[in-house]
Amino acid sequence: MSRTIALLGSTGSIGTMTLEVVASQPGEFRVASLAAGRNIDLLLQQIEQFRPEIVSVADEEGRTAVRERFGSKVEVLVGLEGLIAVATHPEVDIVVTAVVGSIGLIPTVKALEAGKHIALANKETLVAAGHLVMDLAKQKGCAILPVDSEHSAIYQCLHRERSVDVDRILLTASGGSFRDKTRDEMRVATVSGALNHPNWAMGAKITIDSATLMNKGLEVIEAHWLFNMPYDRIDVLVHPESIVHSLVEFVDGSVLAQLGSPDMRIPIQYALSYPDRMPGSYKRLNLLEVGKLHFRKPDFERFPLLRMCFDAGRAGGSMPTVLNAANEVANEYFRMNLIGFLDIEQTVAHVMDRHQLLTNPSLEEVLEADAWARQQACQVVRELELGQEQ
Ligand SMILES: NC(=O)C1=CN([C@@H]2O[C@H](COP(=O)(O)OP(=O)(O)OC[C@H]3O[C@@H](n4cnc5c(N)ncnc54)[C@H](OP(=O)(O)O)[C@@H]3O)[C@@H](O)[C@H]2O)C=CC1
Ligand SMILES: CC(=O)[C@@H](O)[C@H](O)COP(=O)(O)O
Ligand SMILES: [Mn+2]
Repeated sequence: MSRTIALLGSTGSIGTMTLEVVASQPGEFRVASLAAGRNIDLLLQQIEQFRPEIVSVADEEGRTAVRERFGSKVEVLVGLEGLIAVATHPEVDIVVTAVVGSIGLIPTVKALEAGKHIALANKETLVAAGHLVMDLAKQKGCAILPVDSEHSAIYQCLHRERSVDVDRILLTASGGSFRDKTRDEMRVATVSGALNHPNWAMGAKITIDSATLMNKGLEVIEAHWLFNMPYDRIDVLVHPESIVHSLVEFVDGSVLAQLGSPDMRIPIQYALSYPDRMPGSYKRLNLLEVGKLHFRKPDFERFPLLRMCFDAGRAGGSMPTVLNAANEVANEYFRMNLIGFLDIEQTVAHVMDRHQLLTNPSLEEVLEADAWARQQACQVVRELELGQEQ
C-alpha cells in the first residue's frame, strides 16, 4: 500500500493511537510530517521513531527543544503556520486531523486545497464550517474519511450503498460519565467525575463533551455534513456498552450496524487503509462475553446541549460555528474549575441567543463568528460569576 501520512495532533489520544497503527503495519505507511502542541518530550520520541521531515509545535520554546535535539535533521515550524506546513507537505497523501478544537479548520482547508485526502477525527472542523469543507473536498476530488467511531461505522454500513436507499442514521451514544445522574447531581459534579468515561480513554475536552452529550450533538452535525443527511433523519440512541458503533436504516426496513470492541485504533486503521482492510491484532469482540446490549432514548431534558446542537444544526449558517466555539470556551473553563458543570450549557445557550445568524458564511466570516463566540462566552462566564445571568 505505502501511503504517506501527515498527522496533526500527534501527541494526543488519537494521535498516539494513529502512530501505534502505523508502527503495527511495517512498510504500509510513512509519516512525513507531525504536528504537536506543547508535549515536546513525547514529540521528541515520535521524531526519533518515525523520522518525519517536518514537525510543528505550539511555541518557540518547543522549537528550540526540537532543534537542540535534532539540529537540521528535521524542519521545525510553529503555530498555525506550522500546522499548515505539516498538512500540506508535498509528499503527503492523507492528513490525519487529530488536533482538538476549531484550530483544525484552517489546516484542513489548506490540505484540501493542496489535494490531500483527510482522515478526519477533528469533528469541530465540520461543525464550524461543514458547508465549506465538504464543498471544497468535492471540488478537489478529495475523500473525507471519518475516524470518529460512529461515523466510521456509518461509512462502513454505507459502503457500496446508494444514498437514495438510506432512510435514516442512528448514532449511538454511551451516555457519558453522567448517564444516570440527576440534574442536582450534575450541578455539583467534579471535573474528575466528568472525566471518568465509562468506555473510552480519550482526551479531556471530548470526555467532558461526552458527559454533557455535547459530543453526540457535535456528531449529529458531523453526520449531517459527512452523509448529506437532514437533521430529522438523524436519531441518537443511548447504548451504554459502546459495542454497536452506529447503524443505518434503509428504505426497505433493513438495518445495518457496525460492531466492535471500543478501540479507536480500529476506525483509525480503516480510515488509513480505506477502501482495503488490513489485519489488526486489536481485542476481538466477543458477544458471548458481552451477553446483553441495551438501547434507550436520550434524555433531552437532562442533557439540553444535545437539543441545542440539533437547533444550531437546523438554524445552519454561522450558528453551529458559534455553538462550537462557545462550548470550547465553557468546556475549558469547567476543566479549570472556574465554572460548574451546568454552566457549560448556560454559557452556550446565552451565546447562541445573542448571535445574529449569517446564512452562508465565508471562511473569513466563520473565523469572525468563532472569535466573536469565544469573546461572548468569556463575557457570559463573567456575568454568571456576578449572578447577572439566570
Ligand atoms: N480521543 C478519541 O477517542 C476521539 C477523539 N475524537 C476527536 O479527535 C480530536 C482529538 O481528540 P483527542 O485525541 O482526544 O484530543 P487530545 O487532547 O488527546 O489531543 C489533542 C492534540 O492536539 C494538540 N493540540 C491542541 N491544541 C493545539 C494547538 N493549538 N496547536 C497545535 N496542536 C494542538 C495536542 O498537543 P499537545 O498535547 O502536545 O499540547 C494534542 O496532540 C478531537 O476533535 C476529538 O473530538 C473523535 C473521536 C474519538
Ligand atoms: C470514541 C468516539 O468516537 C467518541 O466520540 C465516543 O463517541 C465518545 O463516547 P460518547 O458516545 O459517550 O460520546
Ligand atoms: Mn464518536
